[in-house]
Parts: sequence; structure tokens; C-alpha cells
Amino acid sequence: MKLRDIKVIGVVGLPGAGKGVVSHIAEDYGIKVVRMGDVIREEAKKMNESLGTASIKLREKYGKNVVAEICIEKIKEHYSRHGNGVYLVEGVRSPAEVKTFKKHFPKFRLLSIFATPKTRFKRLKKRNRADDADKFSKFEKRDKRELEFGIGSVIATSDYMIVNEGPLWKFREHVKKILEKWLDDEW
Ligand SMILES: Nc1ncnc2c1ncn2[C@@H]1O[C@H](COP(=O)(O)OP(=O)(O)OP(=O)(O)O)[C@@H](O)[C@H]1O
Repeated sequence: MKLRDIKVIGVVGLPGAGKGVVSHIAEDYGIKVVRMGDVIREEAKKMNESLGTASIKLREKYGKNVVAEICIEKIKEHYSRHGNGVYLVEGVRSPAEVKTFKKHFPKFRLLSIFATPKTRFKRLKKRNRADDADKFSKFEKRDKRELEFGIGSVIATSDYMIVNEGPLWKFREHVKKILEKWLDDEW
């Protein structure tokens, strides 16, 4: 298999929608997962900045596609060593990033995850990760920042959308169904 023949699944959704759950399931199928959030976390640590500031500064300094480009390098490097046929990128945020991924990987599909702000806020409060907002106003600010990157357009033009408003088991079943279909499909 050539590099341009690998399947790359981009997962998009606002914070707390359920992207992380998708990644975990994908790993169970042997899909190699690259998390855009981890790339930002790594860079923020090096820059000694908060995640929000780091993601804005990185884009200002190296261009709006810097995180996507780092992810592409990670995929290429992994492919050269392990030769996986399917990769998943968690946390695609802008149409420009989608364009960049498509340029490198002609077989690129987008899976979007939707949940209402109320549901996402409730889940994040329960998850209680260090960078999760504890107040609704802070949560809304984070949503706004992501929407300014153009995430809404990415969601609207995705290849498939899962609404994650019900119980976790149901969501997991839905994710498995679409992943199995996409693993089998000719893209
Ligand atoms: N249907 C569901 N029912 C209950 N809990 C859920 C459901 N879907 C996801 N969760 C939980 O909600 C939390 C947020 O989900 P997850 O971490 O996958 O979101 P995310 O989209 O990756 O968010 P972020 O972009 O902030 O990392 C997690 O603790 C997850 O286990």
C-alpha cells in the first residue's frame, strides 16, 4: 500500500461532544490515533503558555495549519515504521486544516460528533480535566474560540454525523457501526 492510499478519518466536534470516546474505540480496531489536542498540549508545555494562548500564538507564528502539519508528519513517520492502513485524527478544527489533510491524504473522511452545549458542559464538569471550564461562561468562551477557527463549517460539511445525546453504550454502538463500515468501504 502507498501512503496516498491510506484511509484517514478526521473527527470533529466541540469540547465534550465525545471525540475522545471515538478515539478509544478506534484504537480497539487497530486504528492509529493522532490527537490534535495532544500536539497543542506538547507545544504549550514547550512554550510555557496556556492551551488557548499557545494555539493562537502557534498559528500566528507558523500559519493556521501548523497543528495539522505536525499531525501529518506524525502519521507519515508512523506509516514509514508500521505501515498502518487506517489513521484517525482527533480534533480537526478548521476548513483550512481539512484542505491540508486532503492534500496529503486523498482518502480523508470526516466524522462529526454533536451534542448540545448543555449536555457537553455537564459532561465536562463531570470529567473535571485540568483545562475543563467549571463555569458556563468560561465554557462558552472556549466554544466561541473554537467556532472562530471555523469548526462549524467543518461539522456542516462532514461525511457523517453522530448525535451523542443518549447513553454512552448507545453512542459506542453507533461509533462501532460507522467505523466498521468505513474500514470495509472502498473510499
Ligand atoms: N453519551 C455519553 N453519556 C455519558 N457520558 C459521555 C457520553 N459521551 C461522552 N461522555 C463522557 O463525556 C466526557 C467528554 O467526552 P470526551 O472526552 O470524549 O469529549 P471530547 O469531545 O473529546 O472533548 P474535548 O475536546 O474537550 O477533549 C468524557 O468523560 C466521556 O466519557
